[in-house]
Amino acid sequence: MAVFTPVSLDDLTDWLTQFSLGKPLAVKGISSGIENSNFFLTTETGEYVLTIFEKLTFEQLPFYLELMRHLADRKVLVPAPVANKNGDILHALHGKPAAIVSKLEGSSQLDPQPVHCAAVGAMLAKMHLAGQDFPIQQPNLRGLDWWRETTPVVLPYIPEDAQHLLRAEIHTQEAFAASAISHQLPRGPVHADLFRNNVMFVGERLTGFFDFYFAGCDTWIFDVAVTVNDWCINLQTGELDEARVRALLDAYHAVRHFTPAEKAAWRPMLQAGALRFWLSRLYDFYLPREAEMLTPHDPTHFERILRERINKPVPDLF
Ligand SMILES: Nc1ncnc2c1ncn2[C@@H]1O[C@H](COP(=O)(O)OP(=O)(O)O)[C@@H](O)[C@H]1O
Ligand SMILES: N[C@@H](CCOP(=O)(O)O)C(=O)O
Repeated sequence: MAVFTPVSLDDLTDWLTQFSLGKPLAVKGISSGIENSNFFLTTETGEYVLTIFEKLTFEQLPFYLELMRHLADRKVLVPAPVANKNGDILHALHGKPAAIVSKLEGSSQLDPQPVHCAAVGAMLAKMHLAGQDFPIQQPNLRGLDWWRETTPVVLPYIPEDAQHLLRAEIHTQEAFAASAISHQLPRGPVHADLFRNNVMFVGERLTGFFDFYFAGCDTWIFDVAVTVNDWCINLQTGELDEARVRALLDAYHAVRHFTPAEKAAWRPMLQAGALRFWLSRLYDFYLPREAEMLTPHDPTHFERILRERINKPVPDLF
């Protein structure tokens, strides 16, 4: 169960008059979210997704919603926020921040083939380019500073060999962040959580990226690494699947050429992508939020991926 704030048709009758969406016809809670309360909303004008934000604040949300609007305006396939009659895209419902966005067609492709990975790579490159002139700055809130803060919190809970790995990787990432290569990496708004469950497909046709609520400004290559670490692996072992990696990277490169600095950064970024999700999963596993209702994701999955990226060859970026 993951509707934390219930919403009924009655609640929406007055509230929806601020939009030009007609009358509400149906509202149905979506059970699969873990961060927010999400609803499929049908009105006289079509189908939408209504989100009530449970943790993000009115101050934090403009970055995410304006980014989606910016990308949608530039034909990147993402949910478009729906503005009310005053042009506002951030609203309040039951005292919490809320937004309505367009509903993407299709469903997640949880067993991706090279053709799906290619579609994701091409759209990701298009998204990075389209975000270049986005005017709002917000750092990736799950970046190096957060890794540094979180490491000492989770260290006491994990076995000694994992402690060694975690300390060594933080050291590697700090050294990399201080390097000349790191400063040459192209950056801008990134999705930062582009897993299979955050992309919709109808068959082989990609219909959109969603769940932008971990987005922030970071290096584009970090975003590519996070994506490859989920889309292009053997889920049991964490090993990279060469055919899917090639399909995703080549399709990305065809839209935006990777740079020599990105090529040099590729392995450390794959490690960084694994570290980021190992840490968040460790945190959620050992320090679950009060009244947490969901089974936390398995942290050892990303520990395995991190060891793989450190110890095994990785395919060249281009
Ligand atoms: N714009 C959208 N179009 C279609 N379905 C969506 C959209 N946004 C969310 N969903 C559906 O809602 C589910 C939960 O959304 P998600 O953003 O992942 O929630 P959370 O951030 O709470 O984890 C998704 O798995 C998807 O099925
Ligand atoms: N992708 C992350 C968890 C973030 O959850 P999401 O449902 O909001 O994408 C992970 O797998 O650890």
